[in-house]
Amino acid sequence: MTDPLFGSGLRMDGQWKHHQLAASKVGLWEAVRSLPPLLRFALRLAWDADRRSFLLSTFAQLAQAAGGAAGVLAFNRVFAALLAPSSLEAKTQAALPALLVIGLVAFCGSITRAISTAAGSILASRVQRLTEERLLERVAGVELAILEDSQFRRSLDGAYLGVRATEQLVASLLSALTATTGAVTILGTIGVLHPLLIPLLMLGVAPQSWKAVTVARWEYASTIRSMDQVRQKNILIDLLTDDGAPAEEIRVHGLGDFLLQHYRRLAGTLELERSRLSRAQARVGVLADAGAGVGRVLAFAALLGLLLAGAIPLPAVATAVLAMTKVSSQLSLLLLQFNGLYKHGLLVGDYRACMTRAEHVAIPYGGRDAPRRPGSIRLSGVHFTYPGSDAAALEAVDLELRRGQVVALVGANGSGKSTLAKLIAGLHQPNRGLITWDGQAVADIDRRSLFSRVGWVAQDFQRWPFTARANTTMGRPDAADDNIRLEKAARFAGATAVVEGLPDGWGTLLAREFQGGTELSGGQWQRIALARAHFRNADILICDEPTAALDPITEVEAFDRLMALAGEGQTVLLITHRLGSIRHADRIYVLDHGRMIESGTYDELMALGGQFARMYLTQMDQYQPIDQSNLDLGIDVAPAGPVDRSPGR
Ligand SMILES: Nc1ncnc2c1ncn2[C@@H]1O[C@H](COP(=O)(O)OP(=O)(O)OP(=O)(O)O)[C@@H](O)[C@H]1O
Repeated sequence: MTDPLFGSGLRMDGQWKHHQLAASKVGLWEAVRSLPPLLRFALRLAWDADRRSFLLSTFAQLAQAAGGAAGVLAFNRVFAALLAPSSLEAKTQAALPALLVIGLVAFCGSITRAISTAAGSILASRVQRLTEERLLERVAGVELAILEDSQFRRSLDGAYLGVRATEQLVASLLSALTATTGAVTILGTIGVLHPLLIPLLMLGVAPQSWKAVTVARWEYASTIRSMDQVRQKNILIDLLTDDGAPAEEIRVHGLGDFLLQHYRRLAGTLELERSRLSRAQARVGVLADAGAGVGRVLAFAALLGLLLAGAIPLPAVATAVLAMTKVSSQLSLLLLQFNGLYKHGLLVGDYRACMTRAEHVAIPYGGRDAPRRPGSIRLSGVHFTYPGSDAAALEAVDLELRRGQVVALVGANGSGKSTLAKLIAGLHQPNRGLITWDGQAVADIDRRSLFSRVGWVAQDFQRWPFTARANTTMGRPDAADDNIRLEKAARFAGATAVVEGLPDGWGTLLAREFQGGTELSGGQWQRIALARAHFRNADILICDEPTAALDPITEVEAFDRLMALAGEGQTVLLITHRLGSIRHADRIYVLDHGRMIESGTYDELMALGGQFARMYLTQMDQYQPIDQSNLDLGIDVAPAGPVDRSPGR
């Protein structure tokens, strides 16, 4: 069934379905078998995150377990003393040392509990930080095409849930350790009283194990099932609370009620899912508790039988009853933690799968250094198809960028201009064909070195929620204190007046959502982005629609400045729909449906009377009436003539 608002766009893909299926099929044995690798992972993680807290917490838990066993033995002494055929005074005297031991154990127990709680909570937060940091590191190093792939993005959603689950996984591991050592030491103590007591005790545990696995499995399947609706609901929440374009349209078009109605629908579906799960859990809980109750009754009956048969003395029976209560509470805790380990382990599994995938699709570093100020960047027969897409975005593309040239890339929407720019910047790798820098194949060049040669002004230029200074110097953080370079970049981009108008100058925070923050207009942001590109001072500057938000006068100035950069020895690749602004470009390439259909200077392309001439004349037509016969002749337009590229122009 498709969603009335989202269609099938946000629905789960095969991977989630696979997880759901896997989770719903797993039984107790599979769950137990999945634990050792999970425990190894959790132990390793805890060790890497904070070994001191881990050791402290483990030691405190072992001490608690030892204290528990000592307590049971001490109680046995007390019972033996109290039930002995002697005077009250003698009984009290005999029981006193054991009572002191019980008091000491209780005191030490509270101290070790405090230590393990404090160390455990420090450890849990460090574990989460470490997993989050590792995920961010991996994701930041992934090839752009993979990051844009919807399947990878969905696996990232699962990985973020996994990051949160790691903290709980380690907490469950520590508690499971306490419960296990506690249960084992007390079981050992009971075993000393009579070995048969151990299997009798275990009778009550089996139904609880079944409950733990079943509940964990259902919770996981429910999380996966609801993930789609949770994402959809979050999108609606963002839209309803956004202060940008949606807020304007929501108010003017009265869309608030419409979106709220869908929010309520999704929230209702999620509530239904939650209550369905709670009811199912309650049913399993009742059945398991009944089974455990029967097991306990059988154990008590057997204990009575052993007493009547004279197999164990009365004090041992009293101690066994006490130990059984203690051990069953430890086993319940253990099962609860087993449930936690298994449940969080499933989500942590998604985190680990995403980490492995990210490792396989990481940008490979290593290789030669990219040439400085390359004389020629050449693309030959380049093909590129986005992962998961059937249609090629680029086919058999040839292009050359020469040092100090301004090269313009034009074409209809979706013709492949931005994709081509990303290939030149090294963000994507061609599926076929060759890209070379001064004859060196890009595949042999270290990608970090390649990136360091490129400046990038994207179509939807980045608005960093940082200060004006940070926004401008981000391209070369190591030179952030170079004020001369900063002012020069601002002058180049026409951003000086913008910064002077800010309440705190370069120190002004450009993010209205924070107190003291300021918002810039689209055009002002674009000038900051241009200043950033200039500050970076890269060999090749790639500008994708760099002036789309600028007013006409600033736009002409910005193009002049970009042209002047080429005069300074930089190579400029310019993507634009403003064809009038690129008349002076050294070379213009025209893309159509991913193919390079024309290239040449402005004069050559106008003389050709092809796609470029048609687009140019159509755009010109908006400003002045022209003789339509130009379209056919394609030559009755003034030639571009020489251009002055002196930097100060
Ligand atoms: N991340 C992506 N995943 C899949 N397909 C994509 C992706 N980005 C772009 N495409 C597709 O590749 C083709 C070329 O897109 P591209 O953005 O390069 O065109 P463009 O010429 O820059 O368009 P515009 O002028 O509108 O900016 C289009 O068909 C587009 O749908």
